[in-house]
Amino acid sequence: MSAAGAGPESREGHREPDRTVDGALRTDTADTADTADTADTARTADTARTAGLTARVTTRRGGFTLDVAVQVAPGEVVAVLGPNGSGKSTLLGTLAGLFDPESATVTLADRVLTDTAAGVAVPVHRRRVGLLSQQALLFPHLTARENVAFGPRCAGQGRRAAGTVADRWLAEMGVAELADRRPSELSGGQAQRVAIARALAVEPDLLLLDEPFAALDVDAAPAVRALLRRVVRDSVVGGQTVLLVTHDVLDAVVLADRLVVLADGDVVEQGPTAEVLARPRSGFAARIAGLDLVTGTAGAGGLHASDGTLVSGAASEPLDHGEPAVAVFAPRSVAVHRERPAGSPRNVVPVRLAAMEPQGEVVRLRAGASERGPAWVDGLAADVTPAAIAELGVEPGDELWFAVKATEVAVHPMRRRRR
Ligand SMILES: Nc1ncnc2c1ncn2[C@@H]1O[C@H](COP(=O)(O)OP(=O)(O)OP(=O)(O)O)[C@@H](O)[C@H]1O
Repeated sequence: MSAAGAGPESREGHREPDRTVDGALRTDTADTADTADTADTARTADTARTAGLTARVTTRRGGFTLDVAVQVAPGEVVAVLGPNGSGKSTLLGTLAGLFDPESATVTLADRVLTDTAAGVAVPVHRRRVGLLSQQALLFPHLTARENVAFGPRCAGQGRRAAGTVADRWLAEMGVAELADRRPSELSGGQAQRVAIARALAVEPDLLLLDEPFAALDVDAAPAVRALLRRVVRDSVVGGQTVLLVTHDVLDAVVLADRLVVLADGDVVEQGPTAEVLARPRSGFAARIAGLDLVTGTAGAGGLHASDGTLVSGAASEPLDHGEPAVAVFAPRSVAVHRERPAGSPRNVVPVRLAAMEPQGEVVRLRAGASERGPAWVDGLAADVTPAAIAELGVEPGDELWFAVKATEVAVHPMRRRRR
């Protein structure tokens, strides 16, 4: 990923990056907070989040042009996916105010942040946009508490009040005991928790997450991931509007209401997460959607699909019965039969073969709904060898059975929509 999170280096089109540490803050003193900041701060969170984000952005970086329109409803989480160099970080950086767009209108809640035609460009620290990047990018000379208190100080809060806010967010992120340490005394995972606390302490109307787990090692990533899931999904900050750049389809499934897929600076696909992954139209979405997904609600023994069918599987984390969830399994773990298989505990559903797609050394059999079974099988994939295809003698339109062992199915919580 690129360094839209405001690295120290000067980059083309960058808006004075040496004065910013993330999308919400800048390194000069809290005295710079002006009356507009104070007025912003005085608004209630409810008022601030009523209208979500509407952005129409054209940004050039070298020979590259990002040209996209994005709308995010209040409280909605949208995952931005796309190949390397497709413009994901450029989009987030433009929304954060780090890059000067060629032409753009960006409206957040009830405020116009950017309107190039009208000459409006609200500065980074006044946008109420939090940007969390791969690297924590904490101020090295400040303690964890001072790092987190910096945003509230910039917004006009006194030292003591800002310190109280910082302590609350550090505790929320499980790092209260590290408040007096400097970044050099923190592990990568600890620093990223402090960075999350710092991004949230300014109570941003929009939270931009640019692959926040990518730089963490395998030991630290799961805990930070779980923490951010809690932040994004379970209303830790309440009704947070989020744009999340990720390469991990499970993050998108678990955290996002909708996906936006970029390629070469354009939006090539967007829609509800489960829909895009079930019926990917872009090559990239098809590749990341290399998993079978069934949406429903968590229940004893697995997932209850929309028609009540139990998809047996194991929960990836504790789930409440009835909470929105998704059952995930790999197409290669799906066995295909002409007759209904008997025996061992497994999930067996009738399908009508919709398509056969060569996928390297296997053939992907794409299911359509059969009159004999549930509609949710539409789009499920089974990867089988050409030899097995020859043995089964299948062709599109055939009535078949897909079977997958319960041990191959993981049930994950699905992003919960707030009302
Ligand atoms: N400072 C810069 N100057 C000129 N071109 C740049 C600069 N930074 C990025 N670009 C170009 O802009 C395009 C989009 O980059 P961007 O970082 O937004 O992509 P991305 O989708 O975030 O990629 P990744 O997944 O690798 O992080 C790329 O073609 C890149 O080469």
